[in-house]
Amino acid sequence: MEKFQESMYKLIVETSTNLPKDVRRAIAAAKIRENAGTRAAMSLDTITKNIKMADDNVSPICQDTGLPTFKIKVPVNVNQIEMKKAIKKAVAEATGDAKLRPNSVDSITGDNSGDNLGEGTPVIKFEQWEEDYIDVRLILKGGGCENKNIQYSLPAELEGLGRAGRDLDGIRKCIMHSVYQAQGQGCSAGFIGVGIGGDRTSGYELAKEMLFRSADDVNPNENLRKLEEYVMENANKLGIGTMGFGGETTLLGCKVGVINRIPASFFVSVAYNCWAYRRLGVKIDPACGEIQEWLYQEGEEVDFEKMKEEAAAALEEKSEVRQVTLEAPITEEQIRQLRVGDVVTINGMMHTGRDAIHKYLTDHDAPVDLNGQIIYHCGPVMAKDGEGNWVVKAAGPTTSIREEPYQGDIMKKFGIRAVIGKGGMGKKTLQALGEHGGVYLNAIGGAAQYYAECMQKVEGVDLMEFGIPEAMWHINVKGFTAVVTMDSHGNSLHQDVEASSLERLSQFKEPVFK
Ligand SMILES: O=C(O)C[C@H](O)C(=O)O
Ligand code: SF4
Repeated sequence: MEKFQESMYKLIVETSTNLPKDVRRAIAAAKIRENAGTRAAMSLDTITKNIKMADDNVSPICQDTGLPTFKIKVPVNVNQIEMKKAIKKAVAEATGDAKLRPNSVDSITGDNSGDNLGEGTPVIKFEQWEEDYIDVRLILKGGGCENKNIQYSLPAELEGLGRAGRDLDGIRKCIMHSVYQAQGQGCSAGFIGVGIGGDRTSGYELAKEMLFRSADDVNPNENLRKLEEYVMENANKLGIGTMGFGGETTLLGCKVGVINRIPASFFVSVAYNCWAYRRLGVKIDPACGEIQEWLYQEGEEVDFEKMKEEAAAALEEKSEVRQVTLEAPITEEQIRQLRVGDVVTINGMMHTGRDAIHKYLTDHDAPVDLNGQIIYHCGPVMAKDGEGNWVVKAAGPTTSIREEPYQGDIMKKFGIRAVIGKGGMGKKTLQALGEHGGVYLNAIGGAAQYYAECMQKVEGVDLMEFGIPEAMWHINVKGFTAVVTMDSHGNSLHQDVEASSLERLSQFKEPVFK
């Protein structure tokens, strides 16, 4: 087993940087469905460009490593203790090489361990089997989509759908609702794994297990196959679309599994995974620990490049989008001219700030003057170059709604004019944008390579005690593009899409599976 650690390192790097072929096929199919020139098509274009860049740079597709989760099947007599040690070393090494973001945080103190090791991280689960090889699967499921997992206890009353009973039709309603409630916040278009039955723990376990199925397999259980097909067809009628911008594709895959329950409980558990569906697997030779075969990689290469050229040509013909360039410091007058739908290109300075920074800024001064400045909700992957300077390795947006309690007040307190993130924000922020003269820009979630390339120079960093993802990075950017989805005139694309998708959800109220 001397090669096992090296094999695990390869598996981690591939999973983080190279999206599997079954996922690529699903994204390519979505691209074909979207009309050229729409926001959904443009977003998918950025997504596919990002996938290609991650391949070329061997860098993380998305900056969020998630909670690395290994599922391993071993023949009898394989030493699991040694394997666990080797996996942990490989995780720490991949983190040191900026292939993973340091993501393991002490839940009480907030201290980041720096190497992705800590209590409960990574997750490593073993099972014995009678085959003669080791099967290792890894999933890197980010926090934004993890936060959109949902568990239903039947019977339940669901918005838009009414009563969901303890039967197949009730399950159908839960699944449709799970897609609706995620909106764009889990970086749609997403994949869902559904677990029917079990208890609260085993139900979620099963839901996550479903994410290890191949995106294009067919469920051998007839009832579940019908359910999966129904959900795929109808969830895509909700109009939530890529990043919640509206559009034809909301869901890229739905896999449902079932286990027994106990009489009193009836859970339907849904694990939501973003488009950056990073999960791979390998077969390992138990004698030497070498990789024998890669999983999920059957089939032809998907040529996103060619599709991109076609989309770009169509866009040039149709584009009616207003393009605006901004450079901080930004004035209130400039902000008031912006409207939902405008595409903004940013040059110059921006400052990252996410959960820890927002909490900190409520009762402290800012480490730099933020008047007229831009805050980017982002926790990047950073590395030092040969001269000891920080370079950005991956830097897509994080889910903004977590900053809802703070955002409006902080914008007013420091004079911040623009906030960039993803998934949109709520009523409190929308009101503050109107009162103060501010704008919310939605960047494409998961497009971590695409945005890292815009980041020309790291000018400095403050509050490093919060750890790399949570520190305040001061970054000079060029050509950073995002869409206005909330403006200073009370308009919010997120509010609109939520309302229209709720209306569409209610079309699915009537029983289907009797
Ligand atoms: O933690 C992050 O960088 C992003 C997170 O996965 C999110 O989707 O909000
Ligand atoms: S930022 Fe989006 S793509 Fe990245 S892990 Fe979070 S939900 Fe997934």
